[in-house]
Amino acid sequence: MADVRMGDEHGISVIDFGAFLNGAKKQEVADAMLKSFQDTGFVYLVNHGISQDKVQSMFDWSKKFFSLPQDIKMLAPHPSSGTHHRGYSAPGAEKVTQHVYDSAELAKIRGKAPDVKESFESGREDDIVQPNIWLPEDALPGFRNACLNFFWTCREAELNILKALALGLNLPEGFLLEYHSAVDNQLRLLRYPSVPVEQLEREEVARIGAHSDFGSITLLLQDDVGGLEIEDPNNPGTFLSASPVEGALIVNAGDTLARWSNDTIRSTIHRVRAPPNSAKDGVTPERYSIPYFCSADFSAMIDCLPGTYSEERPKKYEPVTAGQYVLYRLAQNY
Ligand SMILES: O=C(O)CCC(=O)C(=O)O
Ligand SMILES: [Fe+2]
Repeated sequence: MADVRMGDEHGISVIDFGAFLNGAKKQEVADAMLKSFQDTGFVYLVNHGISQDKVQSMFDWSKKFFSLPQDIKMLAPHPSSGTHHRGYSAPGAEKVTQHVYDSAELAKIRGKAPDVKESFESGREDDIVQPNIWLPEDALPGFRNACLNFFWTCREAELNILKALALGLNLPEGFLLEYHSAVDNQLRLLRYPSVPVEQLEREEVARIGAHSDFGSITLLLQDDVGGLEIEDPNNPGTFLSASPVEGALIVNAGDTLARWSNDTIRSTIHRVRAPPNSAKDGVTPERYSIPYFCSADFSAMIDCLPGTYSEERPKKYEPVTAGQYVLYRLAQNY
């Protein structure tokens, strides 16, 4: 395992995924990746197959989009409904919460520390359940195509990662692909404006509050600013920084996968704060990130995966469809 694992960032393994893609060390990569998911719920993959040019180009489009005047961005408004996740959300529109379902409690949390981020979400173009919401083409020519192309680029990476994950779980390589055939995925462009560090630390504002993701896996690209933190698995309540690693894709497991794996894989709580070493009296730099949320097919029945339960470790969860589960969790965020 030594040479596919290139090191770690605060305990999160950095893995050379190229050795899976070229077939040289498939099982070693799969094992190392699974171990990192079990230990921390996160992994860094380098040589992940998405070219740096494509990544850079998507960040450039994201900057162009968010630089548009507010009234133009509002031509593609994210619906207020909690079940249609497409289009533009202005700063403060979304407040991520963790397992809070009481509406009075939710209102209190939202009022307290709004998430000062803005986002644009898109999916596959033929999704009739959550149709895309685009700007008029002439507002930012080429943007729509860029999002759609990048969506499918990430889809390819997802398939490879799911193959490795299945191998790590000692399942046939294609096992998880069958549950991810509908491509109910979501590409999200995120911009975190600069905010005073002190306000972040006093929790008067949040960038993205502590939460876990809902789906099976999330592919996350971040710029070089930093600020992403994950809860320390060995020390709940404290956070470790998941610093940017050049050229790496972060992959984290979501709640669906944790449940599916009978909690052998962690869905780790994470948040975005000030990057380490920001001056106390200063403001954070703005930050861009691009998560790609992968969901199991909404119709897929999520029952504990073979090998994750036994007589000593019985199934902890009832079977549920991925759709029921994800939509239930998503609806809490708006
Ligand atoms: O911006 C980031 O690095 C994290 C974003 C995130 O956790 C999310 O959108 O669920
Ligand atoms: Fe997240």
